[in-house]
Order: sequence, then structure tokens, then C-alpha cells
Amino acid sequence: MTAAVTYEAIKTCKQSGARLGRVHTPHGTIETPTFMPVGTQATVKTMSPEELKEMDARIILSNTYHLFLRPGHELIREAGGLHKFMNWDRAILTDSGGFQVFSLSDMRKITEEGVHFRSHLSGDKLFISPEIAMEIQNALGSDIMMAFDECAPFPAEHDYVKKSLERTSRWAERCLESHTRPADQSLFAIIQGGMYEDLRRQSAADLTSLDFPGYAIGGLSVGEPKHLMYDVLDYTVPLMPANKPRYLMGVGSPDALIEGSIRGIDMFDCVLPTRIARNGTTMTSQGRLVVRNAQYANDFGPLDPECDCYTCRNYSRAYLRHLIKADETFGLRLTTYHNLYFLQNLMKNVRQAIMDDRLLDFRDEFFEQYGLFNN
Ligand SMILES: O=c1[nH]cnc2cc3nc(NCCN4CCOCC4)[nH]c3cc12
Repeated sequence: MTAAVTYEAIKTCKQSGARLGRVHTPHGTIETPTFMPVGTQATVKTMSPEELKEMDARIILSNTYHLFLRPGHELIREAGGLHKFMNWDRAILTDSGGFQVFSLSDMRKITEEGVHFRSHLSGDKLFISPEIAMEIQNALGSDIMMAFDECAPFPAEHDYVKKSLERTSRWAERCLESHTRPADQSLFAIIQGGMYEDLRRQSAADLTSLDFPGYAIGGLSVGEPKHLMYDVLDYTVPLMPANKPRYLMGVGSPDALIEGSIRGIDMFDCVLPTRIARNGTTMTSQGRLVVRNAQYANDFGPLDPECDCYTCRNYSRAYLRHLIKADETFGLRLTTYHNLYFLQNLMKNVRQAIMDDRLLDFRDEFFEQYGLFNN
């Protein structure tokens, strides 16, 4: 079966299960492990495509649910697809809408056929099925499409999670059947199973028997303690094909990116860096720094003395604090740019540590400096 997206393994870290790789797509190659900025409504909030390229972002996310509701996938199809619509000529991954239907909309009813819900914008009654999720993503023309799934809530009873993952497996098969598999799009499946090892095994077995070009781990980063997420990774990642991309959905704090890479994850996404930037919280080499706090009012040094991004080379903490307090949009742009650059740079250092077979040492050094050993 031809796949538009393929994985090239480069090297496995001798110190951990981490691996260096490349994901080849029709819109360019992505060095992995990689962090994908989230552009929910066809824009990575406050960033231009040129700024994202400047920090070497190779792939961004956009959201099927949001674009289905507004402006509508038919309009984007008419515009020539999402790449053209948002003037982004690198890779795009679209989440399938399942997660947002359950987390955002006024959820109505889950049936075998699909999900009935009310739009969180207009209150209109809407319906998404595996087939409709494929139709929407085909219209968007994303390089990587995600199968329509249910992300089970946390906590959830074993019986509920079992029934939910079995329906997700049937939905994944329907996605595969209905996806016209255009030559330039690839469909990834999403492994569910909550925090239950037997159910993760069942979900992985169901989906890997269907031969998708790539696999995601869903149902995590839903409020569970981080150690529980790492436990699930410890027994789920080994069930995933070694010759295909492994994508952990919704994960984006520096410590989780390092811990996930150690366990063999290739791709990550999260709204965290862009969301916290908009309320003046930044990720720096010394840990989280809430630049809107009064203590930085007269601090004329750079946000992060160890960062060489546009924000850190040209503006002071005092200026950033002033802009954020004054609700000046430029302030949000500067903190967003820095946070995304920080994570791109972190992943570059993770890839170098894997190349040098020292990712566990890198983790200890980073945690020490970032202040992660004392929380
Ligand atoms: O099973 C899933 N299926 C399809 N999409 C997902 C997206 C997901 N996103 C998260 N977590 C996001 C957590 N964010 C952290 C930062 O603040 C906003 C929420 N978990 C996710 C699970 C799934």
C-alpha cells in the first residue's frame, strides 16, 4: 500500500529507547523527535508562516472540528485546500475532531454511527462520523489525517474504556475504508485504552493489524498524573511498529517532551506554549518565568539570557511586562515567538543528545537547570 508519509529510522540512542528519525511528507521532511506548533483555526495564534519557518518549524497542526464549524471545509476546499488558504507550504497534520467534540461541544450523543453534538459557537445540532471526518480532512488536504476516535475521559471505568476503544477500532476501520486515500494524504490511527494495560494492548493489536502509515497514542494528557502517562508509554510504545511514526497527542511541557522522547515517541503537539504565552508565562532555560509579574518591572535584561531568539535578542523583560500589562498584541507575539522557539530549540538539543547517546544525561542536566527536581 503506498503511503504519502513514510518514516526513516536513523539511530537509536544507546542510553534509552529514544530514536532519531525523519518523517517524509509531500510538504517536506521533519527531523524527529519533533514538537508541532498548534494552529487550531488555520493560524498558529499571532505567528506568521515566515516566523514559524524562521524557527525551523516543519509541521503544524490544525483542527478538523474547528474548521468544520468555521469557516467550513467546503470553503477551504474552494480556496484550494488548507496549505493555500493559510499560505503554509510545509506539512500540516489535522486532528480528527473527536477530542474537540468531547471536550468543547455541548455533547449530545455517541452512537455506533457517529457523534451528535451542538456547535459550541452557534448551538446548531451537528453530526460527525468517521466518514464525515475523512471527508472534512480530504477537503482540507492535510498531509497527515487522524482517524475519528473517542478520547476516553480520565478517570474512567475499565468497562467503559473497553467499549469505547472497541468502537474506536471499528471507527478506524471505517476511516480506512472511506478515506479515498488520495496519493498525497496519509491516515494515522489513534491507540486508546485509557490507563489499562490490557486495553492498550487490545487497542494496539486492533489497529496495527490494519496497517496504517503511522500511529498515535491518544487518551493521555487528560488530567492523569504524569507518572501514570509515563507508565502507559512504557508498555504501549513497544506495541507500535518500529518502522512508522509514533505520535503522542496533546503533550508539550519540556519535561514531558524529554520523557516521551526517551520512551521512543517521535511527534508531539500541544497548545501549552502558545496558550501560556498569551497570559505572559514563558518557558526559559531557568524554568517557567511569568514575565507579567511585578518583579520584572525594572528588569532590563533579556527574557532568557541563554536564548538567541528574536525576542531575547531585542527586548527586555521590563518591555515585555509593560506590553502584556497594557494588553498590547505585540507583547503576545513576542512571548509566543519565544516559547515556540524554546521548544524547537529543546527538540534540536534532544536530537543531538540522541545522536551522542546521552539523552538520559541531557535530561538530568535540563531538569536540574529548569528546576524540575524540586516540584
Ligand atoms: O485521544 C485523543 N484523540 C484525538 N485527539 C486528542 C488530542 C488530545 N489533546 C490532549 N491533551 C491536551 C491537553 N492540553 C494541555 C494544555 O492545556 C490544554 C489541554 N489529549 C488528547 C488526546 C486525543
